[in-house]
Formats: sequence, structure tokens, C-alpha cells
Amino acid sequence: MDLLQVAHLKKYFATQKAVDDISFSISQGQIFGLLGPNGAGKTTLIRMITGIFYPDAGTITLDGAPFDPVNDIGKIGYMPEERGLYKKMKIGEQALYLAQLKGLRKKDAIESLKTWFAKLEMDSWWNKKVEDLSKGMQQKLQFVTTVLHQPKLIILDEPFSGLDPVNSNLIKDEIFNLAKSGSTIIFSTHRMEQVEEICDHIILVNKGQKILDGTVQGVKQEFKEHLYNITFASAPPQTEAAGLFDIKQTTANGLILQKHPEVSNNQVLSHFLAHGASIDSFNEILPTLNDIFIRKVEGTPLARQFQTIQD
Ligand SMILES: Nc1ncnc2c1ncn2[C@@H]1O[C@H](COP(=O)(O)OP(=O)(O)OP(=O)(O)O)[C@@H](O)[C@H]1O
Repeated sequence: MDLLQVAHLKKYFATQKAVDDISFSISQGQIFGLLGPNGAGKTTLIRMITGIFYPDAGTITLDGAPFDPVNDIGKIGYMPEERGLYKKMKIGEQALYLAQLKGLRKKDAIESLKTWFAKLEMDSWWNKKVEDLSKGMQQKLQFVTTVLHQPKLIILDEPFSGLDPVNSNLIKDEIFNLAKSGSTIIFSTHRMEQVEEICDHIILVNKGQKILDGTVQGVKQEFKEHLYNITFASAPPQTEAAGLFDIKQTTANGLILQKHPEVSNNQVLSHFLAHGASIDSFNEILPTLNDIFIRKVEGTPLARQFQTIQD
């Protein structure tokens, strides 16, 4: 079942088509990567999905009904990139206050906070002030206040920025747990290796338009270049490619080759075996999401230029 459907969403500012007819859907329990270069339109899209901006056109369907920015607030947890905590307020009080704003009763909020504080090793923080916390510690607190009310849709903008590897793993595990227990997660970041690790499905947005949509594996398959790494027990055999592949690189104990698309793996392996080679390994080299991102966005100016909008 789709938890969120976005159809033909548009948001135009005076000089910018920030979001220009974007559609996508996200199934319940999915971890969904919203990717794009600076100025692509990601924040504007998120602001419409969270009810901060009204769309100029298009529809948003949340949990099977038209999105209602006022009454659906409890269904969404949003951790924006610019964090918004009150510096002078005590951490426990602040978390409690934010939880109650999202509709939790005080008793339930305290119980849930205690569980989360224990899970993320924050037990001793309750009476400290936000200003006493490091950037990474504030990040953890913000994460807890985002997910505390068990929202159906959790939107995380760069959730790992400022976190050390141990704390990143802690939060990553919790993201997986939340998805496993049925929450749907939108994850926005510029860090492609995290997307490969975490997301099931991605879209890539550029200049307000969606330019890629698919599963991480599907997208990698779509952009594959039929490159393979083959290694041998001894030096690579001196053999011609015989119209089966091109040799792209010779490595210490093998070759990187580009197979002609119609040629099967068996044909390549048989070719080497016929030349007396002893094969150690044969692996396809798929492009990284980083390569794909750069390939799709390359050629567009680094900074989005301002437009004159007629319609
Ligand atoms: N309130 C606004 N008024 C006018 N233009 C805006 C406003 N908000 C965003 N824009 C423009 O809309 C475009 C998309 O901006 P947006 O913040 O959505 O991008 P982004 O993908 O989130 O970028 P980043 O990765 O840098 O955060 C930009 O060209 C920006 O100048």
C-alpha cells in the first residue's frame, strides 16, 4: 500500500520553478531517498509534504486520504536540516513539550522519552540545557523528538551530519527498526554512500523536475556499463578479446573488461578457460549512485540560475 502519493506537484516562486510537476509514490515501510543537487527543489518538495507550503498545483495523498496540513500533523515527523531547538530550555522539558505538541499525552510522552533516551544512551541528559550539548548530541535529541510520537511518515534531512561513526550507526539502526515496524521514511542527503546503504527506492530531482525514479538496484542496473573485474591465480593470460569484450585496464592479477552487451558471462569465462587461465573471481562492476548522480546532473550549471516565470 502507498503511504504517500504526490501527483503533479508544482511550486513556483517569483523567479524560480522550484518544483515543476513532480509525481512519485512511496509504499508503507519503505526507506525512500530524495536526492538532488543544491537548489534542485528538495526542501520545497518536503515543505509541501509537511504542510509548511501550499502547492500551486497538484495533489498529496497521505495514508489513503487527501493530505490535511492541520489535522495530519501527528502523522508526520520532520527533522529539517536547520535544527530548531530552544537553547536555554532543559532537554527533558523540551522533548516533553514537543511530544505534547504532536498530540502525545504527558504520561505516554515521558514513558516513550525514557525508552528512547535509554536506547540512544542519553539518560543523563534530562536536566541539561540544549546549549550544553555538542552539535552531534543536539542531532540525536532532534532525532528523538522527530520520531517520538510514532509518526507514519518520517522525513529526515541530512540526519547524520555532525554525527561520529558510532552515533551514525546507532541512528542508522533505529531508522531500519522504524521502517521494520511500519514507519515510512523519506531520507534527503547529498551523501550517496549512505543512500546505497539505507534506501530501498530513490528519486533524483534536478531543476525542479524528477529525472530518475527506481529502486537502488534497478537504477544501478539501468546505468550499468557491462564492466567486469576478472582475476586469475597467475598472471592474466595474453589473449585477444575475440570480439567478446574490450580490455579497459590490466590490474596486478587480472583485467577490467567491458563485455559486449549481447555476449554471455559463460562465453567470456569459456574464452579464458580455453586459453588455459585459472580464474579466481569474476564480478560485475556496477556504477555507484555517486557516479550516476554526477552523470545525470553533469552539464547543468553548478548553481541554479534565476528565471523569469510567465505561467
Ligand atoms: N522562499 C523562496 N523564495 C524564492 N525562491 C525560493 C524560495 N525557496 C526556494 N527557492 C528557490 O527554489 C529553488 C529550490 O530550492 P530548494 O531549497 O527547494 O532546493 P534544495 O534542493 O533543497 O537545495 P539544497 O540541497 O541546497 O538544500 C532554488 O532555486 C531556490 O532559489
